[in-house]
Amino acid sequence: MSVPVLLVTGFLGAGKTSFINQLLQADHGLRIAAIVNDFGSINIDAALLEGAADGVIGLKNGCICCSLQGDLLRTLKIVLNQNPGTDHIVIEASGVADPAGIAQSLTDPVLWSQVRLETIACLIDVPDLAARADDPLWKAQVSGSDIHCLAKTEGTTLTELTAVHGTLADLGKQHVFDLSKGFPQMAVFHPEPRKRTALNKPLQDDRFAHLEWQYNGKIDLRRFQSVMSALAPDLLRAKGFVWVAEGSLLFQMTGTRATLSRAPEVASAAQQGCRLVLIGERKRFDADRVEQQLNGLIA
Ligand SMILES: Nc1nc2c(ncn2[C@@H]2O[C@H](COP(=O)(O)OP(=O)(O)OP(=O)(O)O)[C@@H](O)[C@H]2O)c(=O)[nH]1
Repeated sequence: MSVPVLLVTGFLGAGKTSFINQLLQADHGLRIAAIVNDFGSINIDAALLEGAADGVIGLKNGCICCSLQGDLLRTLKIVLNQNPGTDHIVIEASGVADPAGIAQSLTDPVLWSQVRLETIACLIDVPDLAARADDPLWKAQVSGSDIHCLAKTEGTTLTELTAVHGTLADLGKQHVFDLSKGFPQMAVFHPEPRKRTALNKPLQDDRFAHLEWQYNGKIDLRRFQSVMSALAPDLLRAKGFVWVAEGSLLFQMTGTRATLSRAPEVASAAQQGCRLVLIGERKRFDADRVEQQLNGLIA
C-alpha cells in the first residue's frame, strides 16, 4: 500500500510552516513525516518543525519545483526507509514554487507504488491577497491546488472574507477552509482517490533573489529592529534566528509585518548566533546593500 502525500503550497510567508505544525500536532494518531524545502541553504522551517514530526528532512539550496526534483525523489525514498511505519508524508514547497512541477515529479512511475500524491493544499495569506491576486505565480499555486486554507483572517471583515471567497470561486475553487474557525479534519486531506487531469507546464519564475546572513555572535536588538525597518520596503520575506542579550529570538517578516518571539526550544538548543534568510524581487532587492546593512550590526 503506498503512503499518501500532502503537498503544501502557498506564496512566501503565507503560513505553510504554521499550518504543517498544526497538522502534526492535531489529534489524529497518525505518524507523519515532513519534508520541507526552504529558499536558501539555511533551513529555518526544518528547525521550526523538528520535534513535531516523526521525521523532518530539509531540502536546501534550490526549489523542488525545478532544480531539486531529483533530490525530492531521493529524499522520499530515505523517508520511507528510515520511517517504515509512516502513515502520511507532508511536503512543504518553497513559497516561490509552482506545485505543478512537484506534482509532475511525484508521478514518477517507480515512486508511485510507494507514495501517491493525494492532496495539494494551498495556504492563502488573506491580508496579502490584494497585493497578490494578479501575480502569475500566486495564480499557479491557487489553480494547481485541490483545497485552500485561509490564514491570518483574524480581524478580517465579513465583506473582505466574502471577496476572498469570490476570488477563489472565480478561479473555480470551492473547498475553502478558514483556519481561524478550526483546523480541518484529517479526512479533508485524505479523500477518495482524486483524478488528476493533465498537469499544466510548471511556471518558472526567476524574479526572486535572496541573501543568507549568519553571524556567530550576539547582536543588539534595537539596532537589528532599526535595520530591518529600513530594509522592509524592499523585502518580500525575512525569517530566522537572532541571538541578542535577551536570548535566541525567532524573527518573522512577511511584507511589512514583523514579529519577534522566543525561539522554540528545539531550534534554540542548536542556536548560538544569528541565521537569517531575506528574500525580495530582484528589481528592488540589492543583496550587497542588504548584507552591508546587516554587517553593520557586528560591533
Ligand atoms: N496572525 C496569524 N499569523 C500567522 C498565521 N499563519 C502564519 N502566521 C504568521 O505568518 C508568518 C509566516 O508564517 P509561516 O508559517 O512561516 O509561513 P510560510 O508560508 O511557511 O513561509 P515561507 O516558508 O517563508 O514561505 C509567521 O510569523 C507566522 O506566525 C495565521 O493564521 N494568523
